[in-house]
Amino acid sequence: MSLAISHLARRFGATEVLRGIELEVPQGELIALLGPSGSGKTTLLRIIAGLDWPDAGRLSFDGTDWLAKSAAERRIGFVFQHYALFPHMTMRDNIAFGLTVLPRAERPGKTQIAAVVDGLLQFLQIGGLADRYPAELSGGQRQRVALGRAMATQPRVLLLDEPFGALDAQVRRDLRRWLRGVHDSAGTTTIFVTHDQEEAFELADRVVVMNGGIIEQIGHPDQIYDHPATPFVARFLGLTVELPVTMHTGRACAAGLDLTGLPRRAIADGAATLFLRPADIRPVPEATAPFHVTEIASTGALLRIVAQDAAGCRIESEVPRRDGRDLAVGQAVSLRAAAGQIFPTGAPIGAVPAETPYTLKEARP
Ligand SMILES: Nc1ncnc2c1ncn2[C@@H]1O[C@H](COP(=O)(O)OP(=O)(O)OP(=O)(O)O)[C@@H](O)[C@H]1O
Repeated sequence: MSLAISHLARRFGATEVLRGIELEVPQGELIALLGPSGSGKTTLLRIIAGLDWPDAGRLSFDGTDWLAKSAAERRIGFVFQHYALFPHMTMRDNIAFGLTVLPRAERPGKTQIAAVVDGLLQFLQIGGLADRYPAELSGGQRQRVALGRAMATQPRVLLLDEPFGALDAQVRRDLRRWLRGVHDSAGTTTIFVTHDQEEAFELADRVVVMNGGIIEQIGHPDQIYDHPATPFVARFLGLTVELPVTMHTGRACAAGLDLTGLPRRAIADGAATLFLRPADIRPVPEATAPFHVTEIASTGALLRIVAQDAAGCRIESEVPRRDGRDLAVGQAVSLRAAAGQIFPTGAPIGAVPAETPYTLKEARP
């Protein structure tokens, strides 16, 4: 059973918010939609939920056309950043709510509802909160209950839109691990929207990087982190140092840079751009090197070191404090790259969406 999205497009007025989205999410996967503000993550989630419809494309679940089904028929669980729990209801009643409003034919009896809610309270480790009201809970506790409420109707897909966005860093980290455990035990298919890289990488089986209404890259977190597919993904994932290099037989060369640690790349000879993370650059003292250290600042465990050449090219690196002890301002250094990504110069900033034969989907329930 899987969720399949193809050629999906959505525009608001003249703005194309989704442009040819292709995505398949197999049963039981936890997938994160990661991207900057305005990249179309929420719009995509709302279309999957049945709260909005695309102008073109297809959306199906297990072979069934979901664009011909209402939100209720799709059986989706949704958790928002600010989930409006009913303030006048206890947590137990909030979780039960979705079951109590099911059509009569599908609605379980009172005893059955109570059993489902008890089961969820235990499963989600929030049994102690059952008789409290939303005002008596912390933000993190409320979001646990919100997830319980979304799960009560046994949704086929759980959609979470920045559910931990309003919480502080430590609570977010705790909830992330808790959510991963809940997802694994429940076996639901989960789609999680975030603009927080760390959250996406820690939680997800696969990360979908979005930008300007297209998918730039889909992959396992390690794959995306180590091999960003486009200059946009590289920048977004912290490869913020961009240097012109010359390719020769798959090797990148540039004056003052030691790039022998980088694997060969299948890139044609000629001009290219090397993208590096500051933490993957080591300044190495070398009397004849063209770079000179111009700044050293401590950020605690790390030293932030800026080196510059005669042409004014300024490169920032981050070095563990103990590795930077022998460096001083004014010293000549070469710069050794431990990892990096190379794109031919002039490569598009982001992925170019394939030409898609958009067909306007008429069927709306
Ligand atoms: N109902 C609407 N009418 C007009 N424009 C809209 C509407 N909904 C979304 N947009 C626009 O679509 C674009 C994508 O919005 P969307 O909320 O999907 O992005 P996002 O990646 O989820 O961003 P964020 O992380 O800020 O929530 C934005 O430019 C937004 O202004």
